[in-house]
Amino acid sequence: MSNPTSPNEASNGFIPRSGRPPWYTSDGSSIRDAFLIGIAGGSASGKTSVSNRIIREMNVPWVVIISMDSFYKNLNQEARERAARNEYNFDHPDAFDFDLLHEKLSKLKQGLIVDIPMYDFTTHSRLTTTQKIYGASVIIFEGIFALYDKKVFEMMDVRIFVDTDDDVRLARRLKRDIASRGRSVQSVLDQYHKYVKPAFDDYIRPTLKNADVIIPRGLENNVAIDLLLKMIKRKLEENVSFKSELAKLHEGKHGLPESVILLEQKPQVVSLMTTIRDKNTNRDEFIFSSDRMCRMVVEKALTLLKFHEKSVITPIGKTYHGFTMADKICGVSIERAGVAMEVSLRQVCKDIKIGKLLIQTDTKTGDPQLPSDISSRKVLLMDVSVATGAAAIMAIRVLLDHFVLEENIIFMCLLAAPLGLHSISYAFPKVKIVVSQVDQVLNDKFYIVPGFGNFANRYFGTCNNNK
Ligand SMILES: Nc1ncnc2c1ncn2[C@@H]1O[C@H](COP(=O)(O)OP(=O)(O)O)[C@@H](O)[C@H]1O
Ligand SMILES: Nc1ccn([C@@H]2O[C@H](COP(=O)(O)O)[C@@H](O)[C@H]2O)c(=O)n1
Repeated sequence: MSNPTSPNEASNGFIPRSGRPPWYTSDGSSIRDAFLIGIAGGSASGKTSVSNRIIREMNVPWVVIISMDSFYKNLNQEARERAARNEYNFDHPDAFDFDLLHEKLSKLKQGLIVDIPMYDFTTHSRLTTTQKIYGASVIIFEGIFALYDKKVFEMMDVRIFVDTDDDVRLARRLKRDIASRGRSVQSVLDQYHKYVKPAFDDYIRPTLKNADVIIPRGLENNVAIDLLLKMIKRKLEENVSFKSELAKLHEGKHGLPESVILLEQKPQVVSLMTTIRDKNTNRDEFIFSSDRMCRMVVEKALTLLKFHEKSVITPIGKTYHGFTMADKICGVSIERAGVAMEVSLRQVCKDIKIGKLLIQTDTKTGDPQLPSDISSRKVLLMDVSVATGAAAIMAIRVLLDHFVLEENIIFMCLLAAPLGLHSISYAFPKVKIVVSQVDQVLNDKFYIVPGFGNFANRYFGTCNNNK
């Protein structure tokens, strides 16, 4: 397992755990790989469309689609000129960098962070920017040669071939390549007859034998797609069932993990939380009470930091022996609701640097905006609530990938369910969690009960039904 190196690594022997595998089994002994689905088929057969449908229907966190296009070899000037004259065969296996593909998929399968190249069909070259992907729990890999290379397809948990007639594919390709890949009718037809069709017959169609499931006609074949979805769901349940893993983690656990610091339930705390939870609280009051509550959580989190002695001279010329904060700190909010906590953090820690993380549950995680020196700081990570703990775990993984030490992370939130707290502390026992209140129940939809509804909507006024 190779890790990206950190600037600290050589100097102080610290080896960063860069990207931990997505999930741990309930006894903590073995680590689960991500679930890899491969989708092959001819050009314009509907691979991307089927991938998107799977994502929509699956409803599990952190599914990513990786396209084979990202692994086209980077062409030199001479090859690019040939490509422009339609004299380069993009449908031959040699056009792809299978070693790079294997390396990236293996890392993703282990839950590691990867940089995926991005491809531009109009210039036939890779963009200078790459896309960062953080440990997904399900990876869909689609491309004409997805089931071609043994090392690659043997890694897959499900192998699919989308089998669509040649004439349908050509018609779709004409439309698509003219609309979005900068091609003319003539160039599409020339390329199709010269390279696309022969390569499909010689190299791509034969990979059908490596498939577990064949989907004739692609997306329009509802029967096949439904069967496929059922099969994937079943396999997922056996393999990376995120929800049941979490449930198992929580089984038989009483009380809160040691890493959790629950605010003392004084009337002051309870009354603020009562206002926040009340569906009849208007937006002004909601913001006011939330900001106050967040400040109390921040103040509690600051008690976990290091202070050193400092003496000052008072205005009447006397010496006072006190303390000043020793730790360098920064904040990181998990969008969207965590951003609401930034106001309070700034009120308590003047001029603090604050980064942002967008954790999405159904697609790629956005590029984080983090302070450049974050690895040398203690990080106050903010989100208003923890239900399953999934977003917090993902956010912590991103911080570790940026070489923040686990023990330097303090997670702050207003409301949490024990399941989520146990999950976070199980995955990252050194992360301290400061929380105002804990609700015991998570319902079937993984909402906290009684909860406080959609905090971000209520705080930012983005939904007027106050839910
Ligand atoms: N069942 C379908 N009916 C009509 N158009 C489709 C269908 N499936 C895909 N397409 C269209 O055909 C084109 C190619 O589909 P896509 O899923 O991108 O194929 P691939 O990824 O295999 O190249 C796209 O423009 C898509 O919108
Ligand atoms: N510079 C390039 C690279 C690839 N192609 C064509 O793309 C097809 C694969 O993409 P799909 O989305 O259709 O699977 C492949 O058939 C290549 O001919 C290209 O035209 N230019």
